[in-house]
Amino acid sequence: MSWLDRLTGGFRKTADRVGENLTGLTSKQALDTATLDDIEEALIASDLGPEASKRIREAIAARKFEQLDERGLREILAEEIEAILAPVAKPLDIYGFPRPHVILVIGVNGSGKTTTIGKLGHWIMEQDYGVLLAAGDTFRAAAIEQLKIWGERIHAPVIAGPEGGDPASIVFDGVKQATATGEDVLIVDTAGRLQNKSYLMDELAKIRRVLGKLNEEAPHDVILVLDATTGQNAINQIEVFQEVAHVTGLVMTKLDGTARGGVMVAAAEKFGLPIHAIGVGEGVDDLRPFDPRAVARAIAGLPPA
Ligand SMILES: Nc1nc2c(ncn2[C@@H]2O[C@H](COP(=O)(O)OP(=O)(O)OP(=O)(O)O)[C@@H](O)[C@H]2O)c(=O)[nH]1
Repeated sequence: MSWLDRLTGGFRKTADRVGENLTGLTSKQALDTATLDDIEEALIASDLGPEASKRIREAIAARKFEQLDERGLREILAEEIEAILAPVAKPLDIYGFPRPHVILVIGVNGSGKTTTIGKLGHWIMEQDYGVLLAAGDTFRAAAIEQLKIWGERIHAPVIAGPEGGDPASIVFDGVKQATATGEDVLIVDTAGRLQNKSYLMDELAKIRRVLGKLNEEAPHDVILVLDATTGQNAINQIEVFQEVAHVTGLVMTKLDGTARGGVMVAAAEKFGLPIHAIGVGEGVDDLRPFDPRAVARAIAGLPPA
């Protein structure tokens, strides 16, 4: 199956939800205010968020229709969703010097952080760059183990310390090791303890301080991993993580088979943070560059263009 087919398949539940919410609207003859209200509500119910839903409603209202047919409405919807997503589609730029390029990966436990690190490492290595993974989530032994398993799977070295160790010191050693062995990119796993905001903030600040001593520009990326299946909760997480860390971009995971993929549109409209990639499964190849047209069409329930 091509990745576009998988993407469309992954968004099927989201598209069904959008379609379900729009059912009945397309049999109407005119785009009166009540119909526009219904469309807006349908989009909100599909997790696109109030801001984006309003914007799409206004865009639809500004268009001239003879009659509202389902395919036409889906096409317009896809165009408007793409207009919201396109400005935030930014591939990760890991190509600058000096090396190593340092990526901090943050997110709550279970969001798919470790899996994303593995998939991201694989994506970078496929471009013939060397990757070192750093087990900065020292809070749980299982997290360290899981990162090691991913390291073996993608054939990337992993630098780790004991459970309860100091994440900043692992990151420091990570930069030194990558510099010595010539790895291009250092990807750092971090603990996602949002319950204790000030602790997390201190931990991230310390990592930054330590990194700054070795390279003023590091970390080059602070990527927040979000689980799309949590819908609106993903939006709340962006808000909170922006308070504790300087988030530079997002990866949205678990878009395969969730009905809540519309939340990507809400996130793009509300925060304008770059979306670097999307996760559509648990395999090494299941991190995909974010293609706004393909995603917009999949959400609207249309075949790839
Ligand atoms: N279907 C699907 N599952 C995913 C995806 N990404 C991660 N998962 C699964 O989600 C679960 C949590 O992923 P982890 O990578 O362990 O999440 P984490 O944020 O590192 O969580 P902790 O290890 O608890 O800190 C695992 O079972 C993954 O296999 C995805 O894109 N699609």
